[in-house]
Amino acid sequence: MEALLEVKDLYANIGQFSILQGVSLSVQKNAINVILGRNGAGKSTTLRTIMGYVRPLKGTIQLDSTNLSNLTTYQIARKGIGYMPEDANIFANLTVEENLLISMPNREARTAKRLSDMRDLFPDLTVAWNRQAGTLSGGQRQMMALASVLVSQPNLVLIDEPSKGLSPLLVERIGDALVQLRTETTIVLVEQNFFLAKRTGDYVTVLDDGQTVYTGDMQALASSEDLLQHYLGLQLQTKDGMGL
Ligand SMILES: Nc1ncnc2c1ncn2[C@@H]1O[C@H](COP(=O)(O)OP(=O)(O)OP(=O)(O)O)[C@@H](O)[C@H]1O
Repeated sequence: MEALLEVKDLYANIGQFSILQGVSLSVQKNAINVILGRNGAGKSTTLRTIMGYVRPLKGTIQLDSTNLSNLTTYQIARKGIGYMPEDANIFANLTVEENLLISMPNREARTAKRLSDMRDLFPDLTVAWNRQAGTLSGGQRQMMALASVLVSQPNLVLIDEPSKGLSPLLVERIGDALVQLRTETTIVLVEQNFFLAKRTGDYVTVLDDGQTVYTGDMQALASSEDLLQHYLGLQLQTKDGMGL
């Protein structure tokens, strides 16, 4: 196993509140590294801290040999890290294609190939390719937001709840895309939908109350009634499709 990103004992405040109080995360290369945890556990804040939107008080964030903790968000993105936040911003009056082109400021020979790769990865986007993004369905919008991050070919991509608000069929399609991406990039996936997390995840980190409380193989967690109950409050017989 080879870690691309190593987060160690991260602490961070938002305003006067201590939000992260000991988050550690070892992100394995060419794998889907899932972060699970109840509402408010600190999952989104962990991604925002890795991206430099929240300054850590303590701890290290190491990408290969570079310490990211003192870099600006722009510098972190330039290291090849893509980020899809919850409720990602889109340019509502531009078409899908124009939204993706904005994410590729340096036009080059491979631009057309990258756009067609995104159409292959998200067939649901192809039908809406020339429509204004403001007219897309929730699922198409999520896919476009994800494609906007992936089109610039990040080495590492942080994805915050891509399944949020989507029907089971669209969650399946997002899962298909994630599984295909595993060979090309490294993924950190924050997910509340346990079914999607279990289907796609190779490794899992569970956060609770701003701390890492479990880390291991996804299948080991998903197949253990005791671990699921203890760390996530899930019952094995009812867990598929459940939110946390
Ligand atoms: N801007 C903010 N001001 C004050 N508290 C905040 C702010 N952002 C987040 N928090 C608090 O920090 C804690 C962690 O939030 P975070 O969004 O990281 O959790 P999460 O695990 O991603 O939860 P969810 O699954 O509900 O999105 C929560 O208690 C939240 O209320």
